[in-house]
Formats: sequence, C-alpha cells, structure tokens
Amino acid sequence: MTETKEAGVPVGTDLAAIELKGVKKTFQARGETVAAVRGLDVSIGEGEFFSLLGPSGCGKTTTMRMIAGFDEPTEGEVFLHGRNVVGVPPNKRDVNMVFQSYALFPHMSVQENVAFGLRRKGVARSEAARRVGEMLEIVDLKGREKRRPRELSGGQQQRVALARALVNRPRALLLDEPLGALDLKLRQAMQVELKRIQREVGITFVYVTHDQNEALTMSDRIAVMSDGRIEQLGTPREIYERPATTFVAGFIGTSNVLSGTVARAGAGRAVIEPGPEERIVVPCAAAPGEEIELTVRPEKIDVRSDPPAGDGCALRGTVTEVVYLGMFTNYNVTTSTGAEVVVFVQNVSSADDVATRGDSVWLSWDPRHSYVIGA
Ligand SMILES: Nc1ncnc2c1ncn2[C@@H]1O[C@H](COP(=O)(O)OP(=O)(O)OP(=O)(O)O)[C@@H](O)[C@H]1O
Repeated sequence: MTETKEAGVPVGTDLAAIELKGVKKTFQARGETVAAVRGLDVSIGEGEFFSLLGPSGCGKTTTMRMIAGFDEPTEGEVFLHGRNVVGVPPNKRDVNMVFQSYALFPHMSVQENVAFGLRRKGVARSEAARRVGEMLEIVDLKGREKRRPRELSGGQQQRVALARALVNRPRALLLDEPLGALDLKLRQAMQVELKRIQREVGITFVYVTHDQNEALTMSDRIAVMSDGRIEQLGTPREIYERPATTFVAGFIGTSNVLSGTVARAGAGRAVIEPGPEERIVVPCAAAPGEEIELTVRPEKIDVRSDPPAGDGCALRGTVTEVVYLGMFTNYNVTTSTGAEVVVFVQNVSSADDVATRGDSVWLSWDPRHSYVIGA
C-alpha cells in the first residue's frame, strides 16, 4: 500500500526498496579517523525518486557506495527489499550504479554497449536484442543503434549509459551526479528526460547531487545532508517552503533569515515589532519575550514606497543593490535593524524597476510566508 502525502508522492510502502538503519562509516586516512557518515536512518519506497543533496564532502557518495556494496558500513545495517545485504558483494545486490564518467566502450556501437551486460549473463541473442531495442526506445535513441559513443552528444552518451544500466532490470538504480559533465542547458533537458524515464520504467532511483535545482526538479523526496547526517528529509515543497534548520534554509535556494524578540502573541501568531509601524507576524506558538528565528523566501516579499495597509508583515529598509535578471529583478535591502533581505520582484511589465539604489522602501509579505525554523 502506498500512502500519499502530496499528490503522487510515496511516503511509505509495505516493504521499503532500500532501508538504512543506524548506518555509520569511518575511514582511516594517514593515521586519522574520518567520519564520512555519522548515523543514517532512511527508508526509500519502491518506485520512488529519492535524492541525496548536500555540499561536497557531506557523505553522499559514501552512502551510495554502501547501498551498492562497494563500501561496507562501520556500524548499522543496509536492507534491499527487506534483505540485510551487509557483506553481500555488489554483483549480488540487484542494484546498478551510474556514474558521472559513464565510461562507455568506445569501440562498440550503442547497441553493443547496451547489450554488453546481457551477453555476459548469457541472455539469448534474440531476447537481448528485444530488450535492448525496448530500452533504446525508452531513452529515445532509436535509429542510433549503430553509432559509436564518439558520434553522440554528451546527453545521448549519458542516455546510453542509462540504458546499459536499466537493461539489466535492476530493482533500484543508483545515480551519482550523472549529469555533472553536461552543460547547463543539456543538464536541464536531461533532468526532465531522467524523470520521464524513471516514471516509465517504475524503478526506484537514488540520485546524488549537490545541485538543489536538480533535486527539486526531479525528486519525490530529498534528504538534505550535511557533515555525514541528514538535516531534513521531505518532499521538494516541504524542504523549500519549510526548511527545518538554518543550514537547509541557506542551502536550498535563497532564503532570508530574520530574528527578533516576540512583542505580542495570541491566536497562533507571534509578532515582532522592530520599529514604529514595523511588524513581523509569524504563525507560531511563541510567547512574548521569546527570541525566534524565521525564514521568508525572496519571491514572497513586495517592495513599495509607502507603508502597507492591513496587519501583514511590514519592514522599513534601504535599497543597497538592484540587479535586473530578465524574468525578475533582485533587490538587496538593509532593514532598520540592519538585517540584509533579498527580494525577487517578477518583471510582469517592461516598465522601470520599482525602486533604485539608495531608496527608502517598505517590504511587505503575507504572514503565511513567515516560517519559524525548526517548528
Ligand atoms: N576512501 C576514503 N578514505 C578516507 N576518507 C574518505 C574516503 N572516502 C571518502 N572520504 C571522506 O569522507 C567524507 C565524505 O566523502 P563523500 O565522497 O561521501 O562526500 P560527497 O558528499 O559525495 O562529496 P562530493 O560531492 O565532493 O562527491 C569526506 O570528508 C571524504 O574526504
């Protein structure tokens, strides 16, 4: 049974495709002990597109290598479809891994590259040809069977690598920064392709990336990692809209972190009053006198010259930078308390910017977009 929290997102199945329980990994390097993974508990559902997202060195690749069997945990257990696989070699694990350097055989055609694994397993020639054909159709490489890898674009080569991994019908595919070598435009096109392919084959994908846009675009759920631990696990929307820690707020997109002492509270709202006519209204249970920290996304804020009407959030500030970015304009504003706030204003008309550098402005937003960190 698959429950859904947000539309189409599996949050729990009877039997997890992949489960990590108390997994830790330390390496000994030059007499020093390096803690790469400090304790992971994760359950990845059957057919889920699950991403491990985090900065360089946070333990993403080590986690993948332990799922694949290239590394064994120092502590804890790894389950694949309910079976404890600690000690089971990679080729007996029913998972396949795709790397950034996809290492196709240069002297073999697309067809031979994809068929290679099947041949080694002794799959009959006609059956192999059928499965390779089916897979090349899915990755949209029909008609290019006879080409050599060097006669293909980077994106097409990556799709051959994907077909080569998928043709073995693994129950899960592990992808470690598979689009890292491609330029931005191709990367974005391949993100959409990868998601489509995953939906079509219905196999669990575990995807490693340090690119937040990539993770937000493709994933059912994301685990944001930092220093060998998971900081937050949730749907892209949960992670973007309601970051659990300041690290997540800062790592995923641009976020404004504000803080202050609660002046008034009641009816599920706390109000910070930084100055006359200024207020930050936060939906939370904090009491007067309490210090709170909150985030507001740049696209939720308006910039105006007059104080806003109503009882929404209102802050006074001075514009320090204006950068026109085509689709929107980026305003940097220093508030009356010295906080730096970034605002994105969508350029719906081609009229002038709403403010220029040095202007005194008011920032306003709906209290629903004030989100207390860790709430
Ligand atoms: N074989 C090893 N020996 C010693 N230290 C290692 C080894 N493999 C990884 N580490 C260390 O473990 C930590 C986590 O590394 P890991 O490669 O898992 O990070 P990552 O998040 O995948 O980084 P990147 O995005 O740069 O690939 C790092 O500090 C790294 O230097």
